[in-house]
Amino acid sequence: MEHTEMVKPETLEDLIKILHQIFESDSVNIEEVQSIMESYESKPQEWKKFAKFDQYRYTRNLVDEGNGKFNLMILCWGEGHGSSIHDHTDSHCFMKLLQGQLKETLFEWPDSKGHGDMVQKSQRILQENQCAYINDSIGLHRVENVSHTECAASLHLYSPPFQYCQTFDQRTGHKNTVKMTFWSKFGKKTPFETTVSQENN
Ligand SMILES: N[C@@H](CS(=O)O)C(=O)O
Ligand SMILES: [Fe+2]
Repeated sequence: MEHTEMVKPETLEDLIKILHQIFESDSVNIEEVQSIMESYESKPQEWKKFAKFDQYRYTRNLVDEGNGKFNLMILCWGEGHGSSIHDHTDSHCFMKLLQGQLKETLFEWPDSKGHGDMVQKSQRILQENQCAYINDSIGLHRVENVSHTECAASLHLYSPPFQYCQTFDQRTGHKNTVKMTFWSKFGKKTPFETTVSQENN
């Protein structure tokens, strides 16, 4: 295994620079990415220009396109906002808490017939600065800000980038393919037309 010196990113900009270096290589070390993302200490003044909230649902805000190798985005979760149960389209998914807490519930893939309640595997509360990892072989998840008083923000890295995912009905296991859109890109709100689509929540 290649051994890279662990560097602590001092700023979000620094973190992005290090991620670009790591993803130049064709083989990605999951633990390395996870620990580098975790070691960045979230400072709201560095990311608040990307963090655009909506009253009704969680938003996806693109921060960096990672030279085509990954998408880095900030997800903004208002009180009580949550995602559907979904997959990650065969990509790596890293998810770091920038602010607040999020509940992550893991599910097994439904059997091919897709009937009956989906099987819940585990549940945990992700704390500020923690970085979680999931991919399709680990399973499916639902992410929720269960707080009624605090919003939450999380930094997600997906590699390779993807635009579609599958969402699942917890009661039946039936799935749908949905297009995922950005609420903003590089700090600028996306025009309304392109945000009209079925969303993952
Ligand atoms: N994977 C979801 C967010 S989450 O619930 O992990 C998304 O990109 O919208
Ligand atoms: Fe997810």
